[in-house]
Amino acid sequence: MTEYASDLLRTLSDRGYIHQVTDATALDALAAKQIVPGYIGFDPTAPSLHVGSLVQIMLLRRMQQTGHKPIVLMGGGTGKIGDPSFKDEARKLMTDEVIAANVASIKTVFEKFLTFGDGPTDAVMVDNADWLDKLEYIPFLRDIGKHFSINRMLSFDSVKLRLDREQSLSFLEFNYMILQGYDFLELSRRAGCRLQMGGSDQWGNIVNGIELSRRVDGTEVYGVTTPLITTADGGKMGKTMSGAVWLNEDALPAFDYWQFWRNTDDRDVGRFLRLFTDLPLAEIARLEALQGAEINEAKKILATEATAMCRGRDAALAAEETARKTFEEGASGDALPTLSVSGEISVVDALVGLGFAASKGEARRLIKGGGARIDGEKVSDEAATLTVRAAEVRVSAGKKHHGLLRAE
Ligand SMILES: Nc1ncnc2c1ncn2[C@@H]1O[C@H](COP(=O)(O)OP(=O)(O)OP(=O)(O)O)[C@@H](O)[C@H]1O
Ligand SMILES: N[C@@H](Cc1ccc(O)cc1)C(=O)O
Repeated sequence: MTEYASDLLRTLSDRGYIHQVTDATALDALAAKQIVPGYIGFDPTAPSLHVGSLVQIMLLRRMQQTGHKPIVLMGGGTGKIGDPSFKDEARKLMTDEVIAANVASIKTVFEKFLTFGDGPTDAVMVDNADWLDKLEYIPFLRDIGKHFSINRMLSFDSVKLRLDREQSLSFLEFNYMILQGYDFLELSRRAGCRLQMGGSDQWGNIVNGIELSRRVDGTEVYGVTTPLITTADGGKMGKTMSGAVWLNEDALPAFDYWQFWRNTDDRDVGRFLRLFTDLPLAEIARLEALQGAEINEAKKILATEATAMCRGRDAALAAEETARKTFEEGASGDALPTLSVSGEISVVDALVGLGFAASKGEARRLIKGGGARIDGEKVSDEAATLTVRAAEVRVSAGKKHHGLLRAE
């Protein structure tokens, strides 16, 4: 597909991870020649990362698979500021205790995707609180701050939009870019780090680190960003009507995680198989070409492979079996109640229409009590609506009652 010389860039490009690269030719030559230590930072904004960050975690995995060294950076320091990139308003400040608890909880997921250790391509984990917490204001401004031009900082899209809309951007948040830039410099010094990766929203922060490393140390470092993954219906991946799809087991049961992948839109199956599973590209091309009802087989493979990676194969197979029992054994004999819907319907109306609630009030109570699920995901908003398109939508009331919504 591409003419990259390094396994790293070839793999990233062929599997759909690349949005922008700062100097693809130089990075490709470097990766073809030596082990490249590369990092991605994760701010501890919640006790678990969600599926949106999975693209980034998989990037680190691809680095390791192609013979390079992944560095996972926990944003114990930057989490105290909050990244303003493309955010409409400042994040709520977290206490040190909450940040520490979130870091401890987020950390656990990386062991599922990466091999940690002391070897040359083993993954390592660092926390930027280790150096950011110790910075002294005046020396930092003199040594690092002098290299940043405010004019240039204001030109990055990540903050420009907020300024254009005349929404407030605090001085605290404005410093975020400098601190993330400093992280890259620090990691290039401590760990020989040459590459920073992240979602496309991280471009400004990454470029600042590259320019800083060049100015202060004369080191050439590189950046790669991934596209922001959206689902075929335009939504940002990772968020559903009932909230985020969490990676940690205690935040989302394996069955619901499996079900999230099983509900992938037909148009996303190939792309998601390339990004989120280790299946070979030829096998993915075959699965992607499946049509009609057969595409459901590809979705099950996607669900089981993605779940096996994050939750273990036993949990993935158990989820697959539960889904089969719940939906297929009943559904194939048309034993499940079915409702034909044209376009949008409220969850309340769906529950009543399927006979799971005698009245709208009862349906609302069911939702309030946490008993209503759409495609395996708990609905917490009593006013939630859903759109029924090509794929069937599964509605559940409690553990035992399941029904289907079909497009008219
Ligand atoms: N759909 C996605 N595709 C690719 N990368 C993503 C996606 N969602 C999030 N990310 C990456 O993960 C990082 C954390 O994302 P983000 O800050 O949006 O998550 P969040 O803290 O849950 O915030 P929000 O609730 O506003 O989405 C981002 O820097 C981004 O690069
Ligand atoms: N700013 C990144 C997290 C991050 C933090 C520190 C870094 O050095 C790098 C990245 C985010 O919001 O996702």
